[in-house]
Amino acid sequence: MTELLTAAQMRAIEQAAIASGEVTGLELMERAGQGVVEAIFEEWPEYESAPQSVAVLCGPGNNGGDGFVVARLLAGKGWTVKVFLYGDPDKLPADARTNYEIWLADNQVEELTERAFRKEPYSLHIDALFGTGLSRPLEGEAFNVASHMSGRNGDDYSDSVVAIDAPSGLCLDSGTVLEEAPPSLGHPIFDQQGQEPRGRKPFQDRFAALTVTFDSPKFGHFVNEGPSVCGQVVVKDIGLEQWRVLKGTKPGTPPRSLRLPHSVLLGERPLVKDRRKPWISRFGFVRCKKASTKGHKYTHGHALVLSGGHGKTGAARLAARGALRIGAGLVTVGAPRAAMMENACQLTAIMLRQMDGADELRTLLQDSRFNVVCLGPGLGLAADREGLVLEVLQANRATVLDADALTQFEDRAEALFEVLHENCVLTPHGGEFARLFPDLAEKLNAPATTGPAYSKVDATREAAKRAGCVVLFKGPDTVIAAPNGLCSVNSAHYDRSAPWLATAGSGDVLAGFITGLMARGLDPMQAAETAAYLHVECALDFGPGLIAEDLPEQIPAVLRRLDVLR
Ligand SMILES: NC(=O)C1=CN([C@@H]2O[C@H](COP(=O)(O)OP(=O)(O)OC[C@H]3O[C@@H](n4cnc5c(N)ncnc54)[C@H](OP(=O)(O)O)[C@@H]3O)[C@@H](O)[C@H]2O)[C@@H](O)CC1
Ligand SMILES: [K+]
Repeated sequence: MTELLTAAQMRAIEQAAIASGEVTGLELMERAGQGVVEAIFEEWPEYESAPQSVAVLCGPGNNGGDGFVVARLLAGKGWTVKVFLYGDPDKLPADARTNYEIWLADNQVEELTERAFRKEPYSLHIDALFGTGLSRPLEGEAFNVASHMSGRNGDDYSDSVVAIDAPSGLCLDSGTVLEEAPPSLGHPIFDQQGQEPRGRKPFQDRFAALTVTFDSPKFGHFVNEGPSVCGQVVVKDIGLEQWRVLKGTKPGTPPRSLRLPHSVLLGERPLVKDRRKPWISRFGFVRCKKASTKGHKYTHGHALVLSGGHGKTGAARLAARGALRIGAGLVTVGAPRAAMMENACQLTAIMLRQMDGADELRTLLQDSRFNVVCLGPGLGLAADREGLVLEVLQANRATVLDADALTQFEDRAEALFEVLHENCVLTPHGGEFARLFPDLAEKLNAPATTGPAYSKVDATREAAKRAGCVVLFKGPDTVIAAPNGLCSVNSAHYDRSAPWLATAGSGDVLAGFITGLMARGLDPMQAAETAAYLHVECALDFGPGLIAEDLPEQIPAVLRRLDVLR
């Protein structure tokens, strides 16, 4: 299982380890530096036998301390090493200071200025300015040099930048690049246009080729701008496992300093193959395998997907197809009279029932075999649609609310929250999220001027708590949270990058996948996590050229490959 940590959780784990007396901060710093050097040679194996020139940029904290270790280790391998320090050496924390002095015994340290930095070319640049301790935007020479390295000032060194823990400037909790409060809107480089209506344009420049972090990835590597700026992320073990597991972040055993509930990163391919890993049962895969031995269509539930009106029926059919493919026993599309013919012409394995208005829906739901309802895709925003949503929620079934079922409650979200129950999943994209949770969206879009900044993870957790049900906040960094704070990130970045998944109707299929899994008996969190994960796997297997219709059709091959949900 891959746990995602906040900077505070990482610090608490480190402190627990040091307090145990079994390891010192200096030893951890040495291991961190060794991890960085290892990662460099894994990335550039040709450098092992051909020492290079390197600039190591050290900051005023322990991130800088790691930099001094890297400098020493590379110099020991014959590299030509130039060390720059940003900040007052007298104020370095103890371990960083020790490594600074060790370096200084035989070498020199130059004050970091853009001018000094630009004097010579280097094969590699180590960004050890700031890591988990970043508390405000970069300023002065640190800003100038970081901007210079990442190409924001014209040149672009990012192919040769190795960032320790984070590219400096990136907040590791929120995945946001911290910035000064804007004189107008957004970061200065975007101000010229002055056209951003709210918030600012996200950074898409890559700041580093490689980011080496320790023990566990942090949220910021996977959400918001993190994946754009980090290059690729390598996690190096520095021997903190036992403090993480025993004292750490498992539900039920958090020390006081680790208040956040357990959070995981979905989608580690190698782990999926190992069915003994405990997190797989959290996904429900194990449970489904057992159920399947004596399962048939009636034990895999019956999903009802509500269709929009004439000419707006495709989205519901996509969701229905997704639900059926992922294993719901039966799927019925409920359509208004005017849309019956259109649906009938295009449905075969999926059943069709006429359903006009809330009264007929109530009658339909008297059939208790409908164990899950999905509504929203293509539903429309006519006044009577709200009645359908309320009817379904009052029927107290497992319910997936997407698209128009959410937009319907813009400016009146409280009316929805009152009737939502714990067996619901909301699947908003950014716009729908802002309609239901305008204050949270506002916080999320505000320029991040101090760290740790408010994140998509914070927003989704707050939303789930407020709604009283699971919220799946879509995006390439999908965040899924339950009202009790459990949280997962399904990242479609790095080796799971699938930009072609952003295609019309792909969200409708995702709603269908969740619906199908809930029909099969998975609880809302399990269903949302598993569906989000499989959705990306389908896109990865299919590849570019994908359209939404392809996603459900890819499910059999994905399930076969992963050997799950039999
Ligand atoms: N945890 C672990 O297990 C391990 C951690 N290790 C390493 O330690 C790193 C964390 O170290 P850290 O806590 O000292 O934080 P770091 O990022 O170096 O900076 C803090 C300093 O910067 C300052 N400062 C902040 N923002 C600023 C700005 N914009 N401009 C100017 N100054 C700014 C801040 O000042 P303050 O906010 O207090 O005013 C403070 O002085 C971590 O990323 C990893 O690399 C490994 O060695 C071993 C295992
Ligand atoms: K750094």
